Amino acid sequence: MAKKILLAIDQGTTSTRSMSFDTAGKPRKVSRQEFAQHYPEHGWVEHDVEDIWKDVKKTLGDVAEEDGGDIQAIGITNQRETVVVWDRETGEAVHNAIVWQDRRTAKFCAELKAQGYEDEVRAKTGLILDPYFSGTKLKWILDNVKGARKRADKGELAFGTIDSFLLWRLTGGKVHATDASNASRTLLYDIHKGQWDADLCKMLDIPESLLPEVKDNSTIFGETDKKLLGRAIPIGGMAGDQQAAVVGQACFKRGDAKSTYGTGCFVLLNTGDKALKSDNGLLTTIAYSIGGKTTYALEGSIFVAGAAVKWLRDGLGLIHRAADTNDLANKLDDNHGVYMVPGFVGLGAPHWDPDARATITGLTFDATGAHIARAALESVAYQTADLVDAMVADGAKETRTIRVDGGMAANDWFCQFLADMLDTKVERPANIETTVAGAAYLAGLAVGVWDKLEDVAASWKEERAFEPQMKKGKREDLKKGWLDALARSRSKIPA
Ligand SMILES: Nc1ncnc2c1ncn2[C@@H]1O[C@H](COP(=O)(O)OP(=O)(O)O)[C@@H](O)[C@H]1O
Ligand SMILES: O=P(O)(O)OC[C@H](O)CO
Repeated sequence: MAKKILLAIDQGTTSTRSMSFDTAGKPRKVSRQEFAQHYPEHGWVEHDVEDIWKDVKKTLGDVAEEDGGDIQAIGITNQRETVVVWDRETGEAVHNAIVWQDRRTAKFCAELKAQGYEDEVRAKTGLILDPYFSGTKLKWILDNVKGARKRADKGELAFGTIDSFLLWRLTGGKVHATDASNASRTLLYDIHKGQWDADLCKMLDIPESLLPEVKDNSTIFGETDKKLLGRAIPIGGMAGDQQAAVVGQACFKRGDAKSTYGTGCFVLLNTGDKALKSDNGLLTTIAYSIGGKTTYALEGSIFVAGAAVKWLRDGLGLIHRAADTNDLANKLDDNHGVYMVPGFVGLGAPHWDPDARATITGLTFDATGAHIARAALESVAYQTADLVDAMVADGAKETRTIRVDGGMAANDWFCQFLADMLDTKVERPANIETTVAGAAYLAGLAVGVWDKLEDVAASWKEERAFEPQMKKGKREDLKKGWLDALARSRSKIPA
């Protein structure tokens, strides 16, 4: 008899992967596809949703076939905030997906701020008025795609983040739903009441008929169309990728923290049933909602982490592979005063400066490619340290250790430097693909493979821990250099 397995899809910013897991939570097979990024104008970032759908079908089919197990359920996790609007009749998108990194609504966000909406937005959604989040992107589509607003008013269109769009396609157009973690990134969802907010919809001129139903993260969302995998399979879990990583890293207790290093970097600290308000530029977000009980997190979001390394490879041609940065950084005994601030799409938390730009400072004639590579890796650690400092300033005392994952966490030099900058133990799990694992766990929970999330925690295993080794004085000197470089990248010199 075929072994029972779970499948999960991780639809990320630069790649889509599907993975199978056994019922002890152990990974089995994986299939991955990179897809095209579109930059139609300065600061704009789009995805062709048909590329995404094609890759989801391919990777899912590959894994199901290669694994050959008996699929119990499917989980979905996704790049968050990215907006899709599609026709309910044909399932076709009316525009490319507008990606979370896209800055086209920066001016509109500034106008809303000037009109005094920031406090209400913050209080209800835990977010701030930044183009990062879905709401203003959704409004842009309605205002700029010919006929879209009229069709939306007539109820012909549907909005969703990528999870929701994939659910629609996987169920053959039968289910229009999302989960609480993805809803909490839209600017339209009241995270305390657990419902779409009519005033926020009014602020952004969004008809509520466009919005998906919001469900818990672990529940039967629907069944796949038989045509896809030969039979209908329940879709049992959905979560934004950073929240799925919280689950995959087994950060179930208050004070547990994880940091994921993919395209961007996202630090989430579990704050239990308390939605802690940040006074230091962090976001309050839903970590997961299970059995009607919501767990919150404080989040620090950095827009560029691994993407800076990708730029070294694709933009500068300085390295062949992302992993080369490890040896380049190791070659130097020090950064020799060279810093990079990777503000390629502005700066996220805790600065929220959409007009900041990337800078490299401290260059002299003896600087080499190794200095630039090291500066890119260092910059991600300094930014993480800024976020953790903000969490501590917000009253989060319990950041005992931090669990890392994502593509860049494979870099040993980076992980050690991170431990040194945070002055905290950094734990790397044996399965670095925690995001997709989190989605599989949520799906397994919904169909009774596990009784409770904590059962899954048993499958979390440490691969390596990095202990801080740097002296305090050295750390402080490096951070001072970073703060100086940071000030130079800002759109306005901070007061
Ligand atoms: N060994 C490495 N050292 C540094 N960066 C790396 C390494 N391996 C991958 N990366 C970076 O990590 C990112 C890929 O991570 P991944 O988790 O797949 O991202 P995403 O889900 O955002 O597409 C890329 O931006 C890449 O440059
Ligand atoms: O695709 P990732 O892994 O870079 O994650 C993107 C985030 O969800 C954006 O908020």
